[in-house]
Amino acid sequence: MAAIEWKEAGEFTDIKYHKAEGIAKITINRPEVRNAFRPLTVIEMSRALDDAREDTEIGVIILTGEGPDAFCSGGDQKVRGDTGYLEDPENPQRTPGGASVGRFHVTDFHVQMRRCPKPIVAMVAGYAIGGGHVLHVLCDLTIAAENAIFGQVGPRVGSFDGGYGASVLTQLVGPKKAKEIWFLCRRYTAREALEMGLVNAVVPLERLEEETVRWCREMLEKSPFALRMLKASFHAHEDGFAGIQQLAHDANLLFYGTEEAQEGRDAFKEKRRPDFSKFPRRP
Ligand SMILES: CC(C)(COP(=O)(O)OP(=O)(O)OC[C@H]1O[C@@H](n2cnc3c(N)ncnc32)[C@H](O)[C@@H]1OP(=O)(O)O)[C@@H](O)C(=O)NCCC(=O)NCCSC(=O)CCC(=O)c1ccccc1C(=O)O
Repeated sequence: MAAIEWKEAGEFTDIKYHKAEGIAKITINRPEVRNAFRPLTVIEMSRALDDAREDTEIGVIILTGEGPDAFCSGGDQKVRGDTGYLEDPENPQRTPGGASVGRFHVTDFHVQMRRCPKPIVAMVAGYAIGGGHVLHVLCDLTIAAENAIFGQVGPRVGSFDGGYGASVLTQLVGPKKAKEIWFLCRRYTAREALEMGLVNAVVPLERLEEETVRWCREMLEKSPFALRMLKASFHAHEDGFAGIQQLAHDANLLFYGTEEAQEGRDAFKEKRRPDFSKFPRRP
């Protein structure tokens, strides 16, 4: 299989962003802290994901971490304030992108990943721990290297993610296992993760990118709208009104392409009564 030739797709501080062959790759680039995310990291991931969504050449997105040691170790505990992630007025460089009142930047990013109509694939080498584990859980697929280690640590460091971090994990591995993962804060190998349905494939570290790209290329051969509708369908029930809204608006997008919908628009523009009589009242 031909190696992929990534091209840089923007300048960032905490992430790297590349594109090639219809694939966008977002790499958390803080290996010195096992790719922990600070506010700026999340802001930049969000910008890149938005770009990948808007780019009509892009069909699949890879989320990964720099280096072999970690996908992501979660929120940066060294810039965590007492009320969320804050600006440090005495040292603004310490928390670039931090808020002046405490907040969690990752909340909106989780929703953005969930609503992104293109498949997101986690490419995991090393640790996917804490909020880093939640990021891979939120990806649509996960390809893991043999050295990958998975786990939640919230109750050990005074944190918890009762949002998608609990609900989507439960969907993946079942409620008993999800509670075990959160309550005991154990670590799981890539093989154990595969057995519990937490990842899609495990490959040797040196083949991780090749295998991930192979999965992406396979998806790129498929109908983009069908993939979009499937992602929305998988989430419709779990995401409540927001999930139904995504699916319903996508249905409306298709409806706009029909003569029936166009008759309503054209009648308004032509200042006449719409004539829907020729359209079937489907049984
Ligand atoms: C990941 C480890 C298991 C890796 O262990 P090891 O390979 O032995 O490396 P270390 O020597 O421990 O680490 C190297 C270096 O990196 C620093 N580092 C590692 N992780 C972090 C981190 N998360 N934050 C800051 N710094 C980190 C480490 O200190 C070392 O630097 P030195 O200068 O040499 O000291 C291990 O490192 C580990 O266990 N890391 C901590 C994992 C952790 O506690 N993560 C945070 C969990 S809580 C969380 O992620 C919440 C985030 C979130 O999604 C969320 C959800 C809902 C609401 C709010 C939030 C929110 O954002 O807070």
